[in-house]
Amino acid sequence: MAEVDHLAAERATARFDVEEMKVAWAGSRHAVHVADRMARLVASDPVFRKDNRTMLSRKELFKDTLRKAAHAWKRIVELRLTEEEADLLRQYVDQPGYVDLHWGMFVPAIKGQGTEEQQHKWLPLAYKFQIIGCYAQTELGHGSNVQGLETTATFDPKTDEFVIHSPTLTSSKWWPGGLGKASTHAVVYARLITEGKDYGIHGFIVQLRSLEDHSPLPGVTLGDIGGKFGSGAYNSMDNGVLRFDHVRIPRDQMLMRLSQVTREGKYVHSNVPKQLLYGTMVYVRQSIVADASKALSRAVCIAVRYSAVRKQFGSQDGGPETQVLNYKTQQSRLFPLLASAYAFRFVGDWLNWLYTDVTQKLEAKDFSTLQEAHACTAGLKAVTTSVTADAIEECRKLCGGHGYLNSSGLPELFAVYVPACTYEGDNVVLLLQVARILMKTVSQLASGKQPVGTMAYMGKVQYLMQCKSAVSSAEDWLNPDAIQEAFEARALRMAVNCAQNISQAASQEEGFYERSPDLLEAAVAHIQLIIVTKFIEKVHQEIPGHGVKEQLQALCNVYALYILHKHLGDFLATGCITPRQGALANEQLGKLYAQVRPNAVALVDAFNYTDHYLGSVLGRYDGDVYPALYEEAWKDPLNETVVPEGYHEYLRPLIKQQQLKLSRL
Ligand SMILES: CCCCCCCC/C=C\CCCCCCCCC/C=C/C(=O)SCCNC(=O)CCNC(=O)[C@H](O)C(C)(C)COP(=O)(O)OP(=O)(O)OC[C@H]1O[C@@H](n2cnc3c(N)ncnc32)[C@H](O)[C@@H]1OP(=O)(O)O
Ligand SMILES: Cc1cc2nc3c(=O)[nH]c(=O)nc-3n(C[C@H](O)[C@H](O)[C@H](O)COP(=O)(O)OP(=O)(O)OC[C@H]3O[C@@H](n4cnc5c(N)ncnc54)[C@H](O)[C@@H]3O)c2cc1C
Repeated sequence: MAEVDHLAAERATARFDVEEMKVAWAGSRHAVHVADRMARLVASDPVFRKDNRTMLSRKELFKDTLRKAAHAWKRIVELRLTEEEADLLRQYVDQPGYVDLHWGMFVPAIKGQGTEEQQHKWLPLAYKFQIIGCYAQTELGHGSNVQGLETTATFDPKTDEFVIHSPTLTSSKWWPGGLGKASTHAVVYARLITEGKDYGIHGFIVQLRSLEDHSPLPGVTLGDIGGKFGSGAYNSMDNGVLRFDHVRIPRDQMLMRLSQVTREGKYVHSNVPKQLLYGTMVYVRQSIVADASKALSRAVCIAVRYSAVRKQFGSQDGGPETQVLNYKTQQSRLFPLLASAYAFRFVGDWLNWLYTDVTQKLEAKDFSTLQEAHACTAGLKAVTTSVTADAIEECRKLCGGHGYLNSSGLPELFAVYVPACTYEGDNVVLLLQVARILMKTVSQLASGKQPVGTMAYMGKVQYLMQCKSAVSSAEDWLNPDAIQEAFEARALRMAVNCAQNISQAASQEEGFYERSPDLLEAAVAHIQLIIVTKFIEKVHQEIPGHGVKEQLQALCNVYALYILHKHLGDFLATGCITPRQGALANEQLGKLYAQVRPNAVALVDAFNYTDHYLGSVLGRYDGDVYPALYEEAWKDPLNETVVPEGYHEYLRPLIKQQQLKLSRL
C-alpha cells in the first residue's frame, strides 16, 4: 500500500463500503480473494515486469512473451494452481501470446467438436503442453464469410487419409494467433470433399511442426504475418500465415462429433444443427464480453485517478487550482464510461450464465436456445468491444497530454484492445446477424408465435407500439419501469420500422441489403436494451454492504440515461418519448453525476487492480503522479546518453554549417 496517499481525501468522501463493492464487482468474496492473490503473485515476480515493453524490438518482445509464458506455466505447476487460479495468473501477466489461443480456442475446439475418443487422445497432450495448438480458420481471401473458405480436405479412401491443400494464394491461412512461430498443431477449418462431393467447412487437427526441432513438416509453409498497430501491444503475438501442399493426415484427425466420414468415405451428419461447428466462436465471443469490462475498467481507473490529481485553472488569486474531475464536462465524458464498465461486467456475468445454460441444454440434445446464444454473444461482443475501444481513446484524451505518453499505459491498452472490434467476427457482420434474428422474430409475431428469452419483450408488440412515456419530472427517470419501457419501445419500434421497409422491397434479401444501415441501429438498440435490463435486474438483487446498492443504482441510472441522451434521435423519431422528456432525462443525468463525484475514486478502487496490472504512472493507487512521470522519462533509451547518437553525423555538421554561413555575413 502507498506510504503517501495523494488520493486520501477522495477516498474519505466515499459514501459506501469499498471492500463490499469489490465483492459485488468480482462476483463473490472467494473471487476477490483469488484475484487478489494471483495479481500480487504476478506483480511481485520480476520475470513479469512489463514497464519496458514498448521499448523492445519485435524479436525481443516475442522472446519475452515466450519467457513469460514458460515462467507462468512453471509457477502454475510448482504452486499446483487450480484452473481458476491459472487463468487469472495468465490474465494478470497481461501480454498476448500463443497460450491465449492454445487454451482459449484450440482446447475448446477439440472439446466442442471432438468425439470422446478424440478428446481422450488430444486433450491430455494439450493440457500438459506436450503439443501447442492454435485455431486456423481465417484465410487471406476470406475471414467474415466462413462458408467462403477455400482450403480443402479431400478424403483418400486408398490410404484412409485426408489430403489438406491450399489451392490458391487467397486460401493461405492468415491471422491465426500462435501460428506464426509457436504452435506445433492447429485446428484447421477446410472444405471436406469425399466421393467427389464438397460437404462444406469442417475442423481437422493438423500437426504443423516437428515435436523434435520445431521445423515445419513436409508440405507445410508457415511464418509470421508481420508487425501490427502500435508499439508493444499485440506485437507480442505471432499471428501467422500457413499454406499446405497436399499434406496428409489420418482420417481420425477430422473432428467428428458433429459429422463423420466412414472408412469407405461416406459422409454422415449427426442429427444436430450445423451451426454447432461455430461453437468455439460463440464461446470466445462470450469471453470477450467479460474481457471488455476489464479493459474498460482499467482505462477508467487510470482516467478517474488522474483526473482527481490533475489541477487546472480556477484560481484568480494564487489559491489552489481546480481538480479537473470537478469540471462538469470531464464528469459527463468520464462517468458514463465508469457506469459502462459496471454495466458490461454484470451483463458479462449474465452472458456467462446463459452460455453455461445453453451448453447444458445442448448436451441434452435440446437445441432450442442456440439462436438466443448466438444473438446475445454476437451482439454483446459487438457493442461492448466497440464502446470499449472508443472509451479507451476517450480516457486518453481525458488525461490530456500525459495520456499520450506510453507510460500512461493508455496507448498500449488501446492498441492491444482495438482489434477486438474485428477478431472473433467483425462487429458490423455480427450486428447484422442480430438484425436477421430480429427480423425473423418480427415476422413471426403475426403468426402469434411468442418470442422468448431476450426477445420476449417483442411479444408485447400491441402495447409497445403505441405506449407513451409517463415521465413528467426529472426524478421520474429514476423509476426503472420508466427506463425499461422507453428502451423496449425504442428497440421494438426500430425493428418493426425496418421490417416494414424491407417488406416493401422487391425481395427480402434486397430489402435487407438496402436497409442494412438502419438494421445495424436496430440491433444496437436491442443489445443496449439487454445491457440496461441486466443492470436493472442486478440492482434489484440483494446486495450487501453499506451504500453499495445505492451506488450501483446510481450507476445503472447513469448508464441508461446516458444511452438515452446519446441516442435521443432514436427515442424521439420513434415517438417513445417527447423532447421535453428527453430534456428531463438530461437534467437527471446531471444530478446523477453530482452524486457519483464524491464516490468516483472509490468506485474505481473497487476494481481492485494492482499498479502492475494497470501499468500506468497516471493511474497509480497513491496518486503520486508527477515524480513517477519524471522518473519514467529518464528510463527511455534515448536518455541513455546525454549527447544523442547521430549528433556527430547529422546535428553538428548542420549547426556548424549554419554558423559558418552566419559568420560570412
Ligand atoms: C491470457 C491467457 C488466458 C488463456 C485463456 C483465454 C481464454 C479466453 C479468455 C478471454 C478472452 C478474452 C480475449 C480473447 C482473446 C482472443 C484472441 C483473438 C483470437 C481471434 C480469433 C478469431 O478471430 S477466430 C475467427 C473468427 N471468425 C469469425 O468470427 C467469422 C465470422 N463469421 C461467421 O461467424 C459466419 O460466417 C457468419 C455468422 C457471419 C455467417 O454464417 P453462415 O453460416 O455463412 O450464414 P448465415 O446464413 O448467416 O447463418 C446460417 C444460420 O446459422 C445461424 N448462425 C450463424 N452463426 C451461428 C453461431 N455461431 N451459433 C449458432 N447459430 C449461428 C444463423 O443465425 C443462421 O440461422 P438461420 O437464419 O438459418 O436460422
Ligand atoms: C488481432 C487479430 C487476431 C486474429 N486471430 C485469429 C485467429 O486466431 N484465428 C483465426 O482464424 N482468425 C483470426 N483473426 C481473423 C479475424 O477473425 C478476421 O479478421 C475477422 O473475422 C474479420 O474478417 P475479415 O478480416 O475477413 O474482414 P472483412 O470481412 O474483409 O471486413 C472488411 C470490411 O467489410 C465489412 N463487411 C464484410 N462483410 C460484410 C457484410 N456481409 N455486410 C456488411 N459489411 C461487411 C466489414 O464490416 C469491414 O468493414 C484475427 C484477426 C485479428 C485482427
